[in-house]
Amino acid sequence: MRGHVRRPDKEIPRRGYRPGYFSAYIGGFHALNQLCSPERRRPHSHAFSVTHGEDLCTHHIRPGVELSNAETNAELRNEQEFIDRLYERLAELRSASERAMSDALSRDAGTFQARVERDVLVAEQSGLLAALNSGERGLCFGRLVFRDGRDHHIGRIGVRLDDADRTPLVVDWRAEVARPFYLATGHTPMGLRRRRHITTEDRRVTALHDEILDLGDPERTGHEGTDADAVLLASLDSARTGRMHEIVQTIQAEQDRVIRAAHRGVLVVEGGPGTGKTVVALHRAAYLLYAHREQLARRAVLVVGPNATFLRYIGEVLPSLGETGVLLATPGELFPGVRATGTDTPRAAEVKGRAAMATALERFVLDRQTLPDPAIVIDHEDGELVLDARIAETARGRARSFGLPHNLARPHFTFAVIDALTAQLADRIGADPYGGPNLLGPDDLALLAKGVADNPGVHAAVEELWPVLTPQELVADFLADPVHLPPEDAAAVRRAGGPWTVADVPLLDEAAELLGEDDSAARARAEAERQERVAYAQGVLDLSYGSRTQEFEDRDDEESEVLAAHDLVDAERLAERHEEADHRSAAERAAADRTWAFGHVIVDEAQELSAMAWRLLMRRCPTRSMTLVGDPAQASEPGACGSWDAILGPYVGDRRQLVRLGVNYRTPAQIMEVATRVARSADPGFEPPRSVRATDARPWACRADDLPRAVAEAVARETPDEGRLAVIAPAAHHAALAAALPSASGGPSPDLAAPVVLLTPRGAKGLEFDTVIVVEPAEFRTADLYVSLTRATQRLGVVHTGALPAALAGLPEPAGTPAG
Ligand SMILES: Nc1ncnc2c1ncn2[C@@H]1O[C@H](COP(=O)(O)OP(=O)(O)OP(=O)(O)O)[C@@H](O)[C@H]1O
Repeated sequence: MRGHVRRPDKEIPRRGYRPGYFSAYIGGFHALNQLCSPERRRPHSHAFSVTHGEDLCTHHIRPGVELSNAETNAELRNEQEFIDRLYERLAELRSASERAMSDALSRDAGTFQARVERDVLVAEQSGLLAALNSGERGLCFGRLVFRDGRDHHIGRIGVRLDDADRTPLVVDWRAEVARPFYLATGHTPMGLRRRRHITTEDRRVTALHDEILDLGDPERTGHEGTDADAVLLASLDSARTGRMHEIVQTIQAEQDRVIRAAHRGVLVVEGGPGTGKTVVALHRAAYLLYAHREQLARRAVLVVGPNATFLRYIGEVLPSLGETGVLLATPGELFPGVRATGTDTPRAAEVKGRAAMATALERFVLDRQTLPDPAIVIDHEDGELVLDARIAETARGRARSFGLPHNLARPHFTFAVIDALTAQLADRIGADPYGGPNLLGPDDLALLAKGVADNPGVHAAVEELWPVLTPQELVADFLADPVHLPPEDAAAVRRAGGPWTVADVPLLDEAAELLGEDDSAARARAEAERQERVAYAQGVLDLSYGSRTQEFEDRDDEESEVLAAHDLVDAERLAERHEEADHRSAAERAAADRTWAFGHVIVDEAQELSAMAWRLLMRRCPTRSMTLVGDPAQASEPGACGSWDAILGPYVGDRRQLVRLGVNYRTPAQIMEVATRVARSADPGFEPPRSVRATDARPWACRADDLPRAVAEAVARETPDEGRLAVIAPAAHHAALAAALPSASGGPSPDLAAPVVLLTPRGAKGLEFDTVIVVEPAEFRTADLYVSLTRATQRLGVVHTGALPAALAGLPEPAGTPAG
């Protein structure tokens, strides 16, 4: 049975807590105050008690003017009227944008210039529409009333009126003026008189929570009595949907500092499970795209996550914040044109991940620059040409001296060979029988050289001695015969054919770097096209300026044309933008371009990547503008780099900023205690993050003879009325479990929105569910077990046939019915 907490106009389901909702919130204000900053003490205005075990802290309230229900409701009505007006304005903006889009699409685009004009307009309007559409849900969630009289509503996107001053109706949460919403405290009010949380469902205002920050202000709204942290708690306690959602209404102070940290350099965000690393990293991407739009919209932001299921899980967060200029990719997707569908043994993955592979591949490339033995004899119209080891060695030395990648150095080898063979020919046919200087003049020599250069036999010989290689060919050949590795490592990675694996992708990228691509012809073509675009783009400027948009907030709140004509300052830049608009967005183009340099790179589960994977990622981000989030205690991939020093030392030394997040928003305290015992079994000094919540539902363990049947019974018993349940089991048990759980979604790409999902421990990384049932924990590696146990937001059970790991011994039997 679930309890309910009353809220004005709505009931928030309490989902299994004992009576006294706030008593379940560990440490109450103590916890939240600490989690944000020592000085972040939320002010309160009514007597209020928070208990935690023996703790009892009472917050006494300053006397205020008691308000009648009518006055309190009037406050709600005012906000409702504002929200109604806001949605009307959103609808106007959307229609205007749709009209502009369809006008642009129906233009005659028969000429190059017309296509440029159309593409610019369509690209602008589609970005605008995406942002407007994303604003639909929870468009406005806060309000700041400043002591100096300023009064701002805060929203997921900024919206302005169509008046002469373009008055802001709602300020984007990322604008500087919105910052006190996240940071102001009674101690440091940042000029605020009052902070209001506005809760809406669809377009209806359902609750207001006010905090008074100006202690001398006697004015009351009638909504101070409810605790503003209830908004956070309701969000944390709500049923999971199988998709991560944005948290703009409840970002905590320590998270805000990460989100808005300086853009340059490497920021490392470390924290235990559920500390918000992922969600904070995604909000940081949204913030950076807002604060540095000009630069990042063109260079795009890359977010790397551990697997495709995880990317689907987080995939709605940025679009819901109006941001689409982000490429989400797994490490296996970072080599365009290659799909990593194969699997490596843990040992093979570990060997392939070592930095030493780069040296082995480099030597393997040098092996492909060979010397003829015996000499190659080439038929030629003026007599035989003999390409011997001496000529090849001299040519090879010359080509290598340029320090270019293999394929780019090849023309130098070719020229040197042609020179040498031409000289050979000239010596033979131009020799002075009387011993004087060669009789051939420069024109004769040029003619001879042309003949040699045109000889297909010469080209065949060059191809044999210095072949053009593709990364795929090179790595496939290397894996078939892994030379330059110790024999036992070579045996681990040896493979003839078969699909590419995730661990192969950094090898392919390394090979591509070593080989280079001879793209001189393509580059010349691209430059000619660019010149043509620049010439025509000038004519588009006036048109684009005339169609500028004026709706969005920008970061300084004064000039707000984020997507407007001031971006298009000259024809050169417009041509660049057109290049992007021409076919695909920057993120799409980046996805197809191995050499793309991203404006910012965010790596989630960063502790899992190998040294070779880091080499690849660093190449994608030459500016080293990166955010890495991870938790060393959750490292489980073979070949993972381990420490931040090991990861970053080779690239930035110790020039990095490290931030630790210490509060677990996901896992209730009772479950975290169990997970901590597991982590301490491997590392006695392990310190877990502090959970902000507790539940009555005690973790349980159930010994079974018939494992699939026991799991099916547990699932039937524990599946929440709303929300999601995950069964996390070693892969070896999946077939039997899938048969016993016909409605469960499983396999390599499970549907996380299904009520029951069957996952491996690795597949569960980064995800979360209301209820988690861990199967046969004795077969898990410690780090995998720790990760699996910490996926639950409400309830945890363990089903096993054999002995339990010591850390789980002593868990009670499951109660017949869920506690509640
Ligand atoms: N300020 C917040 N307001 C509301 N929800 C939050 C807040 N911070 C974190 N959460 C929620 O807590 C949960 C855990 O967050 P997240 O997945 O980002 O943690 P994590 O540190 O990446 O965890 P893990 O390392 O275990 O994968 C998510 O549901 C997230 O939305």
